Amino acid sequence: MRAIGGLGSGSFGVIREREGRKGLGELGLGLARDGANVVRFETGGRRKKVGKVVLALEKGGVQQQYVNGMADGAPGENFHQIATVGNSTNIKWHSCSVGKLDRQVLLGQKGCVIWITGLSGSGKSTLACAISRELHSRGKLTYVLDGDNIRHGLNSDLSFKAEDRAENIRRIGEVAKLFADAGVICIASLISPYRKDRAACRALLPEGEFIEVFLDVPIHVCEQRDPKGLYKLARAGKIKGFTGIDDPYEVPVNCEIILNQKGHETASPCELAEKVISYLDKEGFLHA
Ligand SMILES: Nc1ncnc2c1ncn2[C@@H]1O[C@H](COP(=O)(O)OS(=O)(=O)O)[C@@H](OP(=O)(O)O)[C@H]1O
Ligand SMILES: Nc1ncnc2c1ncn2[C@@H]1O[C@H](COP(=O)(O)OP(=O)(O)O)[C@@H](O)[C@H]1O
Repeated sequence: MRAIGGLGSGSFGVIREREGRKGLGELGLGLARDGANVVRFETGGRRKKVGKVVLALEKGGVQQQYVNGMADGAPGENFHQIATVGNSTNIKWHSCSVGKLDRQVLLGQKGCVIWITGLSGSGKSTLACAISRELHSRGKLTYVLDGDNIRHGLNSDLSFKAEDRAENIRRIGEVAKLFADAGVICIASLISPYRKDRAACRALLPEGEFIEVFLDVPIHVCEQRDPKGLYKLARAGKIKGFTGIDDPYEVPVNCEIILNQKGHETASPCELAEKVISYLDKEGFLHA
């Protein structure tokens, strides 16, 4: 029996064998592979079948892919089931024999989402591009999803009221998840002011693959920079609901990386990018 890590409540996940280590199952936690089935360990050591292994890749004997039979965490036995997800009725997941692991091996990296949050003017776009540039020079494939840019197309129907910001973030979270599944290091840079919206995006990804980076720059510094003149307009009452002025920004708790402004000292975008890249390296994202 093999223990499984990195599974969300969605219908697709990755099995990580824990060779030579005590498996999750033995610890009485989580999911494990049992032959062709995926089982959940319940109290008292009981096992409940929750899905099937659909693709057993033996790439160095390390990882395999799995489709489970659960919709939104509800128990189900058969992943061939016709499902209803939101307003989409009578749909069925179709899996492909080329999977995330194949793409990661091809690219020599692991897909993930670097989620940069902070006030307007804190340097999110600059940092995203600096990370992308440096990783590109190291032969790593990245893609930047910038809030401002996505609002020029996919999200041009959305305003800045709270529910539209939530939808903006939800869509970008879903797109970022697809990029990560493609094996790409996806860098999302958007204000994303609400904790619950950021948490919802985190929940879309397997454990560890959502890396929240808080660009902690005080508002007076952002306001001094004001490269687009938006703070000036907001202070003059010409933009309503501007983040940090008359709209909230909820500071992250338990994010992976905090990049602070130390007094009047500002680290350069390259220095900040290097901190994020060191984290990726340490966590193994720069190798398949
Ligand atoms: N009311 C209001 N509040 C905040 N920002 C505003 C607003 N109106 C326009 N802008 C411009 O839109 C950019 C933020 O878009 P995001 O998609 O990142 O915002 S959010 O995540 O949905 O909150 C933001 O870009 P950045 O400065 O790059 O953060 C602004 O240029
Ligand atoms: N690390 C930094 N140090 C000093 N200035 C910076 C830094 N990062 C960005 N800037 C400057 O701050 C302003 C806002 O940067 P930007 O990346 O557009 O922020 P955001 O995307 O968060 O609105 C720009 O004028 C940019 O040149």
